[in-house]
Amino acid sequence: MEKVVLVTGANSGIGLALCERLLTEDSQLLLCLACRNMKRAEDARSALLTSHINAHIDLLHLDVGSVQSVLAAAQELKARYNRIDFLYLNAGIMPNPQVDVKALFKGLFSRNVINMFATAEGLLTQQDRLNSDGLQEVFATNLFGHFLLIRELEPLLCPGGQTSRIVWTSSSNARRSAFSIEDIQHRNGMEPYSSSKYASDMLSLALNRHKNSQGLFSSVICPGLVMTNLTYGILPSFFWTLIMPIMWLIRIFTNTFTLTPYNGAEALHWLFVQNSESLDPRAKYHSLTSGLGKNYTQPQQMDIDEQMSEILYSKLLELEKVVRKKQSEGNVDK
Ligand SMILES: NC(=O)C1=CN([C@@H]2O[C@H](COP(=O)(O)OP(=O)(O)OC[C@H]3O[C@@H](n4cnc5c(N)ncnc54)[C@H](OP(=O)(O)O)[C@@H]3O)[C@@H](O)[C@H]2O)C=CC1
Ligand SMILES: CC(C)CCC[C@@H](C)[C@H]1CC[C@H]2C3=C(CC[C@]12C)[C@@]1(C)CCC(=O)C[C@@H]1CC3
Repeated sequence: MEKVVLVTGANSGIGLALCERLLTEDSQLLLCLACRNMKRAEDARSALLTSHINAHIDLLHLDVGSVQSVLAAAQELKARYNRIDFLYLNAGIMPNPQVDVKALFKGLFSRNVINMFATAEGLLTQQDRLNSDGLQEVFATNLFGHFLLIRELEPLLCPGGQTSRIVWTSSSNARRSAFSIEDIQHRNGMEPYSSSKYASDMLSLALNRHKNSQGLFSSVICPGLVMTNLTYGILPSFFWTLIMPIMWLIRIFTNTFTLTPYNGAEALHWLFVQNSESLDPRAKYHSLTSGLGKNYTQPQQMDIDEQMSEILYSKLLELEKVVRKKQSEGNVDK
């Protein structure tokens, strides 16, 4: 039986590279590209079909940052498929990023330099805003939209005793200190990206606790530092061109500079070929590239408080009720 795989944010960067790698791994795959921009989705589909002529590739309109779009996309998926084997939750944003140049130069001459390059700790802030659902945009896109999608797709995930898998594209930038359980949307702070990624790590753990017995398994990965639209948005393009040789040089000394989307998708691909029984719910699976360019995946234990992950899960369920109520009231008003 062919596997049904859905990838969010599949039209560029790591998501697109993952699709390419999955089709190379399994040509029988039924791959669904879930994207917010259908023109870009079409282009991605055409690009994939040039190297995989007979591939079965579906498109789905999905804006994970919009409650209404997530609900409509889930309805469409339930009409199209009777199960989903792999749900790759990869779409993500980092709006209005700011690099603290002073901290960068200070870090360059400190003993923390390797960690700084691997995690961007203390270097990056973002400016977030409210979306049309009244939610913080980064939280809504990187976490809550995906949570709602999982909730909606429960009937397609592990039906009839089969197992299904969820894989989150998290980040080394996920940091406990950026997250507050009192402010899960990160309304008051300058690190919404870091907060949303830490929340996805916690949610994955909570999902495993609640859903493993039903055959649903969740994992998180970190792709390393990859040159994509997201990273190109952090610094002006001339700066990237200028420092690119330095980036390739740094790569010799740190295995976290995976740099290409193909390399960054290593852990996502690796998880596709693993058995669910071998997975560690507390591990984050890192895509790494050696100085000689060899790709490999390494699990690292996450710094997560079980109790806090449980509270986050309850808060997300509460918020789900609120947005569903708002949505149904909105539909009645129309
Ligand atoms: N690049 C890196 O170094 C790292 C990236 N990551 C994570 O990897 C993931 C992929 O990012 P990356 O490939 O780097 O960057 P890209 O910007 O290339 O890819 C992001 C993808 O997400 C899609 N997307 C964004 N917002 C939405 C939305 N509201 N609804 C649906 N799709 C959306 C984008 O679509 P569109 O083209 O329409 O914008 C795009 O396809 C993200 O979750 C990111 O946080 C994690 C660690 C490091
Ligand atoms: C060569 C240097 C003089 C300049 C590069 C410094 C920074 C721009 C980068 C150092 C660590 C990077 C990093 C990310 C973005 C670019 C850096 C801050 C990410 C935050 C990108 C998105 C992620 O999810 C994690 C990355 C961690 C490392």
